[in-house]
Amino acid sequence: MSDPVQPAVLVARDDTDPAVAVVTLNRPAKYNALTVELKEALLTAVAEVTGDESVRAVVITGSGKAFCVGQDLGEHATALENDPSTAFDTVREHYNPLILAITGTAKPVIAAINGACVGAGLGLALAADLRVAAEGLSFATAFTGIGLTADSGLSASLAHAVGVSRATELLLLGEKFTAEDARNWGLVRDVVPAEDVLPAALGLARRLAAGPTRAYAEVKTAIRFGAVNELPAVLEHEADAQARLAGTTDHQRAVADFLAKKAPTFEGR
Ligand SMILES: CC(C)(COP(=O)(O)OP(=O)(O)OC[C@H]1O[C@@H](n2cnc3c(N)ncnc32)[C@H](O)[C@@H]1OP(=O)(O)O)[C@@H](O)C(=O)NCCC(=O)NCCSC(=O)/C=C1/CC=CC=CO1
Repeated sequence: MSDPVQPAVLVARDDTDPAVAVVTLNRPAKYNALTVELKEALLTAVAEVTGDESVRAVVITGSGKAFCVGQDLGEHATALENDPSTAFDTVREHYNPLILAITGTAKPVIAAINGACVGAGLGLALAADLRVAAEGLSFATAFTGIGLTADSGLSASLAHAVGVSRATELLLLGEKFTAEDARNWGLVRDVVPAEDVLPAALGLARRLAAGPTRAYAEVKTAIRFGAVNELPAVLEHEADAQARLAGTTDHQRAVADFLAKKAPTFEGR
């Protein structure tokens, strides 16, 4: 159970740049383990900020010492006791929509990984576009440790991030790995002291929020498209995307600014 006076998820705007939204998983005493309440609140929060036109970048983080340690195993044990045949309905009902909402948004999403990042928590982090992690934190897939296979998109996202060989090793053995390992493997962009994780993520988010929002949306779609399609189709997709961006103010003005030897400014349209 969450603390009754504390919402399971907090949604806020950055003080410096209101185009940056911050979504915080808020069950610190349980390392932000995912209950149904938290998963539903997180989906609502993600839908709210990604559906808001004034938001141009999103940061997802955890309160307290952890980012997220995956499924709440107390709640899962109760579900198993009640009916093992429905205990995993939450994968389709909650995890899949959450991962699709985070990966599917046109807005850049940054995971500010402030502490332990395990199981479906790792799936959430990998659903984001960029990751900043705290020095010394532990990552783990953890699924096989409790007799499970991967969910929350990790079968694909981990393999895309670190390659099939390492993803297989991480999923089969379930061993912990460090933030420094994650950076060396290209899984996170920056590793910083814990107190600097949110500021670093906000810095990235502000930079992206001041950028060419429509170009970012095309980049995100193109990366997803490129991961599962043959080169001729990828090239066609890219050509269509560039043609769509031709009509944007951001592109036209940035070209004019370049020729006038001025720094570009973007409005996201
Ligand atoms: C290695 C750990 C992540 C951290 O260890 P440590 O720093 O020693 O901290 P702890 O004392 O263990 O934990 C602090 C408190 O948080 C509670 N907690 C931690 N993880 C969970 C959890 N997953 N569920 C519920 N509660 C959790 C812990 O009990 C402590 O609270 P109390 O002091 O009040 O007891 C370590 O915590 C760890 O290994 N955690 C388990 C990681 C795990 O296996 N996660 C689940 C993976 S499976 C998944 O994510 C997805 C699904 C999908 C759908 C259905 C079913 C299952 O899985």
